[in-house]
Amino acid sequence: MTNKIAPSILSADIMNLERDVKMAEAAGADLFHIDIMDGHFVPNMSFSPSVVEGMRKITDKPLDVHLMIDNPEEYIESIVKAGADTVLVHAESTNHTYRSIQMIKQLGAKAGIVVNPGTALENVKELFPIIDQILVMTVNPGFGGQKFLSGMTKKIQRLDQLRQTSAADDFQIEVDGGINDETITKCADAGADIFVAGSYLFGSDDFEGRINKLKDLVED
Ligand SMILES: O=C(CO)[C@@H](O)[C@H](O)COP(=O)(O)O
Repeated sequence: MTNKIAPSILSADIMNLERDVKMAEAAGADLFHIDIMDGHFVPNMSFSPSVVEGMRKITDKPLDVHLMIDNPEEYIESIVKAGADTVLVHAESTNHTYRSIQMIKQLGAKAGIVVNPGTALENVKELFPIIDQILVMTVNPGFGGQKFLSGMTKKIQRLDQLRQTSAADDFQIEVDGGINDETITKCADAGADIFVAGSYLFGSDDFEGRINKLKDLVED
């Protein structure tokens, strides 16, 4: 399995999104992470399905769409139709996680479940056989630029162990929040495969230097 870096466009210059996406692509971004927030599930608002549609027009890289919204079932279809390759639904946002994952897959996209820092892995274990990805939040969701919660490293480790001990489970582990040149190594050592990074990459004048550094640190 090759480790991947996913720039989070939440930290891009929104007035120059196409420029930033092209720059990230040229610098070696493996995929793009798009945060959709509704101001209810998380105390912030961000992109809508039209941004996914716009992104689909300007890049061929996979689009990893993170739904931080209540009632995600109502938006899954429009997100997949807009061009998402992977749709990630929060375990805390619906009583129908299994149905949501099934919906995403029936629409032809990859499906992932997201767990907040306070959510136990046991709550999502039944989904392991049907998901493609599990996103472990390493900050409280809603904002870029927060500090990595160091306690999450053990959670990633336990998840990797669970994955290894269950033959039916073939999903990738993604981490999101506070990823930089120090925290990425901890997550990679713990077993993560996909690393979302926002402010560390877009907050620098040397995007290329930073993405290369992250790639070097998690080369497998
Ligand atoms: O989902 C989120 C925030 O809730 C993220 O995708 C952020 O965009 C990550 O930003 P950094 O912590 O890397 O600055």
